[in-house]
Formats: sequence, C-alpha cells, structure tokens
Amino acid sequence: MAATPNTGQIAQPVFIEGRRITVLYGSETGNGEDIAIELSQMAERLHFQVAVDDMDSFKLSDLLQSSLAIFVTSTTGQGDMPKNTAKFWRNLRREKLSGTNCLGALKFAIFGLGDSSYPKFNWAARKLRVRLLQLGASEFVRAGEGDERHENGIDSAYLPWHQELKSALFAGYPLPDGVEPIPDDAQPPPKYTLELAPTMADPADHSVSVDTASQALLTEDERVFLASRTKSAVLTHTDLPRSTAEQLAKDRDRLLTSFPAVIAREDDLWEQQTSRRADCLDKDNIITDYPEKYRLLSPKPVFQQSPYEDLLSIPNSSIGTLVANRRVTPVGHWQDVRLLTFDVQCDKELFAECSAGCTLIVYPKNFPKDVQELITMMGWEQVADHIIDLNTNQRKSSYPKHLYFDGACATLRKLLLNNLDITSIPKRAFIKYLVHLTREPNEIERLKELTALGNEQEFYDYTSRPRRTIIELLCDFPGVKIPYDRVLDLFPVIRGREFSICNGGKSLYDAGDYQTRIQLLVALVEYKTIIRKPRQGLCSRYIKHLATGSHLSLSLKQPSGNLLGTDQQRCKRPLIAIATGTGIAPIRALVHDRMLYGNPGPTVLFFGCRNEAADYYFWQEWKQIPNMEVYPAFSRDKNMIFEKEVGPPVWPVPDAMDAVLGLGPDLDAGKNYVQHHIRRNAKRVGELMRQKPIVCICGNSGRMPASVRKALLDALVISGVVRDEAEANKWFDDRENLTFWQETW
Ligand SMILES: Cc1cc2nc3c(=O)[nH]c(=O)nc-3n(C[C@H](O)[C@H](O)[C@H](O)COP(=O)(O)O)c2cc1C
Repeated sequence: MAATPNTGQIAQPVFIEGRRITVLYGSETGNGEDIAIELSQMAERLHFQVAVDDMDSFKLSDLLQSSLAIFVTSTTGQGDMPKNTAKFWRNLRREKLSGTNCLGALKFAIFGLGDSSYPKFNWAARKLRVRLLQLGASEFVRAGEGDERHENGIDSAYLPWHQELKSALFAGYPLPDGVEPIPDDAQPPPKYTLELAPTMADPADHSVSVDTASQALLTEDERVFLASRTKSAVLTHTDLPRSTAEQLAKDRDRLLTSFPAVIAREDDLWEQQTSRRADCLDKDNIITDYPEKYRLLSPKPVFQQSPYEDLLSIPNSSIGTLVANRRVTPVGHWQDVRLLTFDVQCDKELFAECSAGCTLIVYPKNFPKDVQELITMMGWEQVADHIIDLNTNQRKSSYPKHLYFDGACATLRKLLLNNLDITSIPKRAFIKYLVHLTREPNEIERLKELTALGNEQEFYDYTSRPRRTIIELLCDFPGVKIPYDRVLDLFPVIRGREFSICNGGKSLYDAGDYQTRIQLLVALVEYKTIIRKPRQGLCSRYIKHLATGSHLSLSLKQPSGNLLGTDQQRCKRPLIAIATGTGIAPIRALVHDRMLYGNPGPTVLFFGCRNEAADYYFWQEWKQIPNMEVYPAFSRDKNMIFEKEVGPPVWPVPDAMDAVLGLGPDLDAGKNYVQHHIRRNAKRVGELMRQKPIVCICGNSGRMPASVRKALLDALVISGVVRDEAEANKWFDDRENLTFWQETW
C-alpha cells in the first residue's frame, strides 16, 4: 500500500562540494536536541550537507577536521554539562590539547539553553564556548542564551538568534550563482520514512492480513500475536536469520502465556483439527489459508482502558513487576503522590549496585483510546496494523535516537502506543510541517500565523499555556492528514522518565534472591489549565493507571558523582540533609544505606512540606532511625508559623545574586520554610559542620537551593565557625570541609 500522497512539493537541497556543517548538541530532556534539529534543517535549506548528532556520538578527531560547526547545549544539575556530552567534554578538556590551537580551522556558533532561576545560568554553554575559543576556534556569530524563565520561554532568545545565524551563514558562505536557498514554506525532505514490510506492502500479493474490521476490535496482545505469526509465515519464504526466528518463537510463547483465553483456545482448536504442523509452513498455500486460522471467535468491542503491558525493547533494561502503587497523600489533598514498589529482576549487574543517588527510568506509554483516535483522524486504519520494516540493523541506525522498538513485529499502532509522544505539547517545527499537510486555506493561514516571527506570544498562548496536546491540535485542524510514513519525522519520541530511588540498604533485598526491591516516591503531575481541561503528564497518567502485578521495562542509572553512603567511614560522618516534598526520596535512600553498618553518624533532616497531616512523608520511619533529628517545616499549617523569625547575624544589602533571584530579607518573612529552621538551629548545624559532614539539598529547583545555601552560610556565621558571609562562602565551597550533594529538579 502506498503512503498517503503529500500535498506540497518536497524541496531537495543541491549537493555542493565541500559545503558541510556539523551540528552537535547536548540535551537531557530533548529541548536542545529539538533546537539542533531545527537548526540543521535551516542549514539544509541553505544547501549545506549537515551532520547532526549528540556530542558523545561524535568523534573529537572529526571535529578537528571540521571547518564549520553549531553547538547547542542545555545546562543540567548545578551548572553541569548534559550526560550525552560527558565523553566529548572530557576529551575536549584534555590537558594535552591546551595551547595546541588544534581547533584553529573551526568556525562555530553556540546556543545555550538554561533557566535563570539556577545560580549557574547557562554554564554548560559558557564553559564549552570558552574551551572552544581556548583551542583556537573562532565564533562567527554571537553566542545565544535561552532562558526558560522568560515569559515566552527559550524562544524569546532562540528565534532572533536563529535569524542571526541564518543571515551569518548566508552572508559568510554564499551560494553559487543560480542556486537559491530553499524557501521556508517549501516542504523539507523526509529524514525518516516508514516502509511496510515488503511482503505486506501490496494487498494483492496475498490475503495475509486479517480484515481491518476485525483488526480494529482486537486487543493489542491479540494484534501483536497475529503480527508475529503473520511475519513468521511471510518470512518462511525468505531466509529468516536464525536469531530472528528464535525471537519470534520466544515472543509467541510469551504472548500465549499472557494471552486472552479466547485466542489460546482458537489456536489449540486449530492445532487439533489439522494435521499440519509448523513444518508445513513452507507449503505454497500457507499464506492464502492463513487468516482462517486466526480469525477470532469473539472479538472485544472496546479498547482497553490503560496502556498495554508488552515489554519494550530497551537496551540494558530489566523486567520489573509493580508490587504496590499506594497513594500516600490523603484523597482530599491537592496532590496525588504515589509510593511505587517494584521487584526488579537483578540479573543485570547494575541492579546489584543500586545505592543512594541512583535513579530508575520508567518508560511511559500512550493509551489505546488516544492512539485509535489519532489513527481514525488521520485515516491510517488500513495500515495501522501491518508489519513495518524496522528490522535490519542498517535501517535501525537511521531511526531517531531513543526509539526503542521490537523490530520483529513493529506496526504503526505499536509505535504510536509505545514510542511516539502524541500527547505532548506541539513544538513550533511540528506546526510548521503541518502547513504542507492540509489543503484548507484557512488552516494554512492559521498554522502560518501561529509560527510567524513576532507571534511568539500567540504561539505560547495556543500551545504551552493551555498545555494543548498534539492530538487536540490535530482536532482543531481537521484538514491536516499526516502521511503514515512521516510519523517519525513529526512526532517526538517518548523518553523514559527518571525518578530518584527512595529506598536503600537492606530494604533493596526484601524481595529475596535475584530481585531488587525498588521504591519511588512520585508526585503525579495533574492540573487544570486556562482551557479548564484537567491535564496529566504522560508519565503521571501512565503511573496512575498501572495496576499491581504489571510488568514493565525499567532501567537503572547510576549517579554521576560519588556514591555517598556506601562505606563504613562515610556512614559514620554526620549528615545534614535538607529536602522539600518528594525531594525526600534520595535522602531516604541514603539514610537506609547508612544503616548498613549499624549505628550511623548523626543525621539532621530539615524537611519542608505543606501540611503535617498531608505530605510529611515517612515521619513514622524517622523515629526508628538511631541518631536522627528531624526539623519539619510545614508551610501551610498556620499555627506552626513562628511569631518572630531568627534572622541572620547581619543582613547586608542583598548581594548581586539575591538581587537577580529576587531574594532578600523580606521574601521569606512570616513563612515557615526549611531555611528558617536551619537558622533557628544554627548552633547544631555549626557543630556538625565542624565534623566534615555530608550536606545534601534535594527537592524543587527554583529559589529553594539558593535560599537554603544562604541559610547554611548564615548558620556558619551564627555558630562561630566563620566570621562573616564572605568567609562562609569560601568555607562552604572547600570540599575539605564537607561533601556536598544536590539533587534538584
Ligand atoms: C535538574 C535540572 C537542572 C538544571 N540545572 C540548570 C543550571 O544549573 N543552569 C541553568 O541555566 N539551567 C538549568 N536547568 C534548566 C535546563 O537547562 C532547561 O530546562 C533546558 O531547557 C533543558 O534542555 P534539555 O531538554 O535539552 O536538557 C536545569 C534543569 C533541570 C531539570
């Protein structure tokens, strides 16, 4: 079956010898990656041959050969480089490169993504820029810095910078006579395409597919089963590699065990009634008689309410079983916070090394109902359940990063269920692309208007502010028909979400041998927006509907810094922990780890939450921990607000950083936050500070980390460890005095 025809002309760049540009990005959650891809498309319109990749997938030696590059990086942690730049950044900083002018031939442009509520605003891009300059590279356009705090977000700085870069490329690298840039409104060539598996592509070939009316009524497991069986039958006529054949057999067995009884019964029946066995699959007529065998007796008319349970093919993941999904906040409380418990098969070494600071990655999925809505809207019914060809290694490498799929039985529906983020907020590039996919003049005009330069506020008001989803946008533009083979170009790939593990020590082994019992404390993202529709984050919705007993693919991620509590010496050191809300998760893991060696050193916890009755997590547990003091700050329990705040020793005029952050002596007045309790207990804090403690700050980013740091500095002065704020700053940053760990998000 042919792909839906495109409505517009596809503009192909002209090949011009030597006209190359490299676009490298560092990105944690995909914002930087999106910008890098948009910039690479802009360069393609100027007929550059573009290589775009994350920094770690790019060899430094290749950069040494490059003459033109664009860098895009976000900042993560506290002024840190994103993880997918770690190797590249390490290599770039190698001492032996210093003074070599090794990047003397490179011209570059750099754009950083950051958030000005962090003290180290855009530090990753700044550090990278300085190093590139040190190594001799020269900048051909001023550096750009996007700020998520700006009312129009990153776009406010990015859009003008994009234009500047485009003009600089156009002026600095003129096109040969007769070659014009590809206009912005011409449809870009596809980066990725989907193909139906060859034997399935032409329905006249053979009648292998189950008729679509019954397909629409199948459950996903049923469909997957049929798909894998269909594929087996098809592939018996080709040289099926052994490993794939084995995989198919394994999949089949797995599916049969968790399969709706009706299918299993049908299958058994067929096996009994026919003398034919698997060894007759090579007979010529196998394809024509195939559908009869698998026609369902009683198809289910409704779609399953929650996402399907099929395991995802995530590299280095393990299978987890959800043992408990318990709401820990009272039902009337504004926030639904879940304590999730998973038993994870720890056949992978990684899981045996789980400790405080590790995170667990959960891969959310879409709901079948939403996927069906999209399929119907786009008219993909005829192709949604055909096997698509994603199977060869060569092909795989040309699919988007983070796209994990089971190549043996991938279908468009499966990609939509498991891989493509169809409920995310549409990005500008998505909307721009849609202009080419509708013939309705009104829609074209409106889509163009939304993405026009100068209309950032309107774009924001239509997309981010109401948190409109891609599906909702498509409902607003019924004339848009996306060709099924363009889905990988258009829809973002669903990424796993990282959560701090909230248990440690012995509790990790509660599930017995070969299993690691892992707990997460997850605040579900649910809110009403200005369009008054309740909204849920993709992962929150997924988690909320996860039933106990569900199996899912999970990965473990080690912390980038030192492990904090895993040896006896460190467990005996004092711990000063400051946490707000679900930020208590990694602290609890550390407290558990420290118990491994009997009596740990003194632990002082300053914990901030709203109400004692609603979100004072794990309070009963703290009573059992030897040598632990807890100072809770309940910000909304009125009677808990103290009459008179203990201020710092001297309140000088707010320093530069405070002014930037809007902090000052008055801002927290009359409130009951962790920083107040730190000052109130300054003597105790100072006493522990003198004993080389571990200091942890975990919880919301924004103002909290800076306010807490300030309070800790004040405590150093009040308790006499140092004389003034300047000394306190120095003392605090000297790693001889304390180990510092911050986990904020
Ligand atoms: C955990 C976390 C830490 C961050 N740390 C910083 C920081 O230190 N400085 C900064 O300017 N922005 C910081 N940011 C903001 C990100 O750089 C910003 O959200 C950016 O859009 C993320 O882009 P990405 O999806 O490409 O990673 C942080 C964001 C998160 C979630």
